[in-house]
Amino acid sequence: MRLLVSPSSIEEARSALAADIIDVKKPSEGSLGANFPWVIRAIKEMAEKPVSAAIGDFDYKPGGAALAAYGAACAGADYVKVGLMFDGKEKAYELSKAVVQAVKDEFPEKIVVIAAYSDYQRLGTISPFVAAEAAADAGADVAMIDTGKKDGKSTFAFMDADMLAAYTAQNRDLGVETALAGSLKFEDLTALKTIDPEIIGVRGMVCGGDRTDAIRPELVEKALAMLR
Ligand SMILES: O=C[C@H](O)COP(=O)(O)O
Repeated sequence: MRLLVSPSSIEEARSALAADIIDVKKPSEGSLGANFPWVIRAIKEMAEKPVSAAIGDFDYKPGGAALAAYGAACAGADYVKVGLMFDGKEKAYELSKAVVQAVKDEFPEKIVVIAAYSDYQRLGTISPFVAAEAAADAGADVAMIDTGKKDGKSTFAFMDADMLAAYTAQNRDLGVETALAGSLKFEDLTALKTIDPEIIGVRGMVCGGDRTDAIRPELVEKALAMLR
């Protein structure tokens, strides 16, 4: 299982360098808020690790998402991650396909991550199960779950361990990897190891519980040790 940690700045990325994947985002612009291309580029130059970049919690705007995805890939992101902040499988497929084409036409080795939200019912957005099917059909590599609204409620508040295991199994059948995130806590790691997604994504956990605080390198090490 790879640990993805989400710093919000170049400075903070230094505290996350032990993680398996450094995920560049701008939490003040949303759950999957996009940071600036120069921040992605600087973190890519500093990290000897794969770098992921969130490009936003997108409404159904395939053109905007494709261009943002291309920008993130050009800035050096190895993983390009988009959130589907709308409902509808056909629309999810169209946007995912546009993002895949935007990234892979020029960078076939780069990884496209399509994220849906565990709290999709309160948001009125697409179910992660349906989004993963659309992502796989579109040629994406990873289907992800995160919380869309960052109010401290964890993904486990909306989807229990059995649902997350079913999601992971479904994705394996579809041929995409699974990434799970959303206010995960150290005490969730035992359950997550049983669920066995390929990636878990964290921020608040390694900030000491409050995602508006700074990432603490010793907590990144602690999470890695618990996952090994
Ligand atoms: O991609 C992962 C997210 O940044 C998770 O953030 P969080 O653990 O604070 O919900």
